[in-house]
Amino acid sequence: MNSIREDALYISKESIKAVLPENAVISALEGVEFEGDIVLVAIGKAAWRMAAAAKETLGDKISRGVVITKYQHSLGEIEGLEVYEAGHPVPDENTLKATERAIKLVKDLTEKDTVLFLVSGGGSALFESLREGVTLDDLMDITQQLLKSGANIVEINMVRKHLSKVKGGGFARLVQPARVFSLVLSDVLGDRLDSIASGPAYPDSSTSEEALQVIEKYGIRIREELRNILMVETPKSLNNVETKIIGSVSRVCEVATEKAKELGYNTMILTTTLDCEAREAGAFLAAIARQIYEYNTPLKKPCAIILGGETVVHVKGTGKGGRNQELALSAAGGIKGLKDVAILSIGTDGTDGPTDAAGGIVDGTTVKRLKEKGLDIDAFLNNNDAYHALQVIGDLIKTGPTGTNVNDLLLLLVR
Ligand SMILES: Nc1ncnc2c1ncn2[C@@H]1O[C@H](COP(=O)(O)OP(=O)(O)O)[C@@H](O)[C@H]1O
Ligand SMILES: O=C(O)[C@@H](CO)OP(=O)(O)O
Ligand SMILES: [Mg+2]
Repeated sequence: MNSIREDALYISKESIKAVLPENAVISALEGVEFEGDIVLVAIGKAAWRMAAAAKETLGDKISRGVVITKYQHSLGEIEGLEVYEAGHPVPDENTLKATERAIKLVKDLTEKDTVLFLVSGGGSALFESLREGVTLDDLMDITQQLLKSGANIVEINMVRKHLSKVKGGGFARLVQPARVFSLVLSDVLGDRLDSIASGPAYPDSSTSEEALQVIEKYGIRIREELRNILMVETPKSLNNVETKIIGSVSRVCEVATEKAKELGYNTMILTTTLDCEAREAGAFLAAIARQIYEYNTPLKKPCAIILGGETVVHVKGTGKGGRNQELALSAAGGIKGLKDVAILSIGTDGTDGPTDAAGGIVDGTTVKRLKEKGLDIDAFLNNNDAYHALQVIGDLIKTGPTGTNVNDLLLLLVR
């Protein structure tokens, strides 16, 4: 019989494999009629796989295109398309250059033509053309501050949209009079289309006022001049876009349920919209684990509790980690000594925070194994250094970039 850790790792691996975007792109394009030129623009961490699938389906009907993904996320050349890599989560020079190229390709299209726009999370950092008066240094600095502030992605993107020419519907406006046919892989809770990759081809529901409120709420330092630039509104309606969501965290949770059932676990999807502080989620999951362990409720053992979402971290320390690693490490204390309990937390994109790990997996022996090395969980948590704690004891999960991006998957297994 496999260990409980092996089961958890198996379920997460198979679930992520099932939500790779190829099949979803192919079936979304089935039966769609395109009249004139098709220009492909793919952005985000899943851009390469989405573009390759579209190219396979439509072949030469795609006249040209640009793929912009994160460093190490391209799997090579795609015939007839230009493939670029750029900075994420903080944009860089290559972000601007590649976006410039995409804009050039969609200029001068007619109302008969279509931009096939393939969108996945990560697009905010990878696709950018700045408003007059905003510099790349401004954007890098503001992005860095926002990422550490504890602001959620919807809030972060309200600010990014109001500094940009392509976010918040701006790209669709640039493409006019051509139409935009957009396939979206969602990595935002509630599948908010104007937040995923900052919605370049979706009417923006956020306002300048709200962007400024985010700046105030989280104490983000910006140049005075930028306040006026933020006050220019994004498009609130667009008449040239059609959008389909082709994957989300709900789907990965459903697959995890199927896989866990196959292994004999009773299952429950507890939520697909987890959005609290990572370490609170970890402590809470540990409490549920103890409940099941002691009282066999709310599910009977063997059981798998499945969650999806995206927690936040107020990064105050100087250590290395990500929200999934921090969540896992903070859960370890609460399940100390329990046999056959495992808690796993993983980013489906394969990278958690600025690290080479996808997440972490802990069990009832994690605390003991750390103690044997003379290490104390709290010290690591206080320094936001979950990576190094989990690394020493082999509790990191490393997958490499997966080619998809549908938020985070959490598993609690008890048997
Ligand atoms: N040392 C750290 N410990 C925990 N979380 C961190 C640390 N450094 C950065 N983070 C978190 O990682 C987030 C970025 O993670 P990333 O996996 O790139 O996000 P996404 O998958 O949503 O693009 C930041 O918003 C920040 O909250
Ligand atoms: O691009 C973005 O705005 C977000 C959400 O879609 O993705 P990520 O958190 O992966 O950077
Ligand atoms: Mg995210």
